[in-house]
Amino acid sequence: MASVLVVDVDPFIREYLRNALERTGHIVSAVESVEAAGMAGLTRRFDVAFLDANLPDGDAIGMLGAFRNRLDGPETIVLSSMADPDLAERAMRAGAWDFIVKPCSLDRLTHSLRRALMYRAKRSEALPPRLRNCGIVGNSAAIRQCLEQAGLAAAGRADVLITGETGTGKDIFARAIHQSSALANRPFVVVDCAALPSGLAESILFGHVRGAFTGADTTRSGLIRQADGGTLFLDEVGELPPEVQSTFLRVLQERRYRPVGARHEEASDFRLIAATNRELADMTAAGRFRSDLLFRLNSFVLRLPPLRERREDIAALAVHLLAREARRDCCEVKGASPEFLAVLAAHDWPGNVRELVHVLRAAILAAGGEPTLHPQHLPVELKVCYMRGAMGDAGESAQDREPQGHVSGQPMAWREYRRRVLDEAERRYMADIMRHAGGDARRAMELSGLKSARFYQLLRQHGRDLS
Ligand SMILES: Nc1ncnc2c1ncn2[C@@H]1O[C@H](COP(=O)(O)OP(=O)(O)OP(=O)(O)O)[C@@H](O)[C@H]1O
Repeated sequence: MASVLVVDVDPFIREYLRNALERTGHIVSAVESVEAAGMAGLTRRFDVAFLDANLPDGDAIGMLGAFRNRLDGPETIVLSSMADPDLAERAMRAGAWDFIVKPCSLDRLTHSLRRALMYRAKRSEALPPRLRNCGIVGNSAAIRQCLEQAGLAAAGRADVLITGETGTGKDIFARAIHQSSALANRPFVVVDCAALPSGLAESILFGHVRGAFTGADTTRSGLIRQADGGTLFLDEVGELPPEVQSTFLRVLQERRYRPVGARHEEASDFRLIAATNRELADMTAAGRFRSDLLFRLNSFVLRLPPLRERREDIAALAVHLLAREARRDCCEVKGASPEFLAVLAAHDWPGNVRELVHVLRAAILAAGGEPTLHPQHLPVELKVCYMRGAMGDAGESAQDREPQGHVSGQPMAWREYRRRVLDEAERRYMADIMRHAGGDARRAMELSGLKSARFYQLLRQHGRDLS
């Protein structure tokens, strides 16, 4: 069973194909225009599209190119009422699976559909490609999923939109996709849209010819030209000045642009990776970002999770970043004590990995010649946050905390009951001992009489919910 999109201006063909394909078990959506097909493609994923070559509201073959650009875009079978060899050639060059002249038999259509589905099934059996060594650290399920998606993006040529809060790694992921792609040896051109001066944005992007405006003493090429054959990385795309958004949309569609003051257009065959920490849909609703540009950018979206949603990555990131900082400063790598890592793990990191980098740099400076970092090298707010978490809700009565011997009135197995009681006792003990030691983990360990490995294991295990 496949998901099939039929795009045809003729209502008879739409209904005929829908009925015939639904009878053979496929799920069919039938629409009449380029615009409706675009909307359908936003909300659903299709395996195969039957596409009328002569749609009333736009270039069907151009849309075929956009389909192919999508990572999981459908295989496309073009239907034409004319046996036009030029049109057939354009369609095949744009990536069509087949070109069929109407009217034709149902057998001809279903045969082509079967072949396209067989090809698609084989293609999806291929293992997902991996990113080349790219310095991205993390083993949480969330980051592994991002790496897998980025690997897929690197294997194709689809335009990519990377979203995520500030400091989540949009830049490092964009570079990793480029470096793992077939364009790795070609330019990677960064445009910081937030830093484009509004009067000069077009000239910086598209270049200008001599005399185009006051001060244009020489002809200058723009960043779009520099990206020809490589990747254009549009950072903070939500900040793209409104007057440039519509021009840029055309550039994306045609991969052609006109330098300021020039008579003729020039071509630039770049792959676009855009990034944003803004909610572009909200900006579109508020009229600050063009909806058609958002639609064009939305073809393959990589969403990077905030650090607080993948705390298990914090220790590995800290160790990696300490080594990176040491390499950068040509000095010895500092170690991190378990308490230091526990404090890092308790923080919410609104600035994400970038904030972690800054905090580690400051800690390295604060530690001076000491080879190991401890909580005293961290900013006081982080320690306070950790202690608050560790002390928890002091007002809660011991009774409230009594381990439950029943779940919803049902008796539980002895083993499970024992595990819960022990777990609760450990947690309470750790909270008490830390309180007595005034939050000083080393002092708490001495008071407890536990060996350090066991003490820090308990601290790690219960550190976040010592309440
Ligand atoms: N998963 C990761 N592994 C290793 N380093 C990372 C990771 N994620 C981010 N970093 C590092 O954190 C810092 C910030 O990352 P980056 O610049 O890619 O974030 P960003 O999302 O583009 O930030 P902004 O929105 O502020 O531009 C960089 O030093 C980067 O190398």
